[in-house]
Amino acid sequence: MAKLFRAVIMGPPGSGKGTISERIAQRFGLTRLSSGDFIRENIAANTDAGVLAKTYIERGLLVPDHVMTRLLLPRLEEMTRHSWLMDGFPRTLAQAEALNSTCDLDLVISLNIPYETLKERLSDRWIHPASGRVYNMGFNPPHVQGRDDISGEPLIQHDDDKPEALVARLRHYKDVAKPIIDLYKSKGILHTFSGTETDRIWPYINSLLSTKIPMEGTHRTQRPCTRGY
Ligand SMILES: Nc1nc2c(ncn2[C@@H]2O[C@H](COP(=O)(O)OP(=O)(O)OP(=O)(O)O)[C@@H](O)[C@H]2O)c(=O)[nH]1
Ligand SMILES: Nc1ncnc2c1ncn2[C@H]1C[C@H](O)[C@@H](COP(=O)(O)OP(=O)(O)O)O1
Repeated sequence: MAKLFRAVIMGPPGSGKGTISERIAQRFGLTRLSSGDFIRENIAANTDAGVLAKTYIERGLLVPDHVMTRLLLPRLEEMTRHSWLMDGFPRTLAQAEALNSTCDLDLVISLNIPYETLKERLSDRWIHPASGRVYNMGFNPPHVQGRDDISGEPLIQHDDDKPEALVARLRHYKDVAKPIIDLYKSKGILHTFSGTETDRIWPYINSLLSTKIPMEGTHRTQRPCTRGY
């Protein structure tokens, strides 16, 4: 009896997590969960957690672990009957341990992309703030320059996508990601992909997931995401 499939995708800013998550969700029918999108939804809904999270994001900071965990883990409990891929969580060891006590992951994808490539990509990245949809002038440009394909609303660039901000973000990512990567390596579920182009990495991710994800239509067992935190 095929079981549900739960995975996380990790990588430095600009490594292609959002781009590849979208492809995985479409190709394998997984529910794509994005911590950033979830925070934006809470901010837009003016929830207590959203209001609190906003005070950190406005300063370019990560949302504190206890806020993030309280935001996300109840959401995962609603997903007991679904296979999912999470982008953007966990970002710290505390978050990874909270997730670990709540759900057992089947697989973690870690993207290892060179600094120069990240810098180039982020300098060309444009975002539709309300939806989080992502464009790149060189890789996937909008139909109309500066406009979101769906809403037609203006696209923006994040200040922290600028090269001078990237160095600090990258150093911070490496510091916080290392213990998480070591944890998942020790659990034997980490798969690292290196390269400079998503289109060249994608076939390897696609073939790995094709061997790991239960076939469509096979019966899926319910797996708890109990409130372990
Ligand atoms: N030139 C180029 N751009 C790419 C490639 N893959 C993704 N991009 C673009 O690079 C930028 C970063 O990709 P994202 O998917 O947003 O990366 P991310 O890891 O989600 O980034 P963060 O949200 O900052 O953590 C976006 O503008 C993408 O459209 C690629 O192979 N080549
Ligand atoms: N797991 C997490 N822990 C703490 N803060 C998080 C988080 N996931 C997202 N955030 C906060 C900090 C991010 O800058 C912001 C937006 O997240 P995002 O959409 O993934 O964009 P980015 O990571 O490129 O900034 O939300």
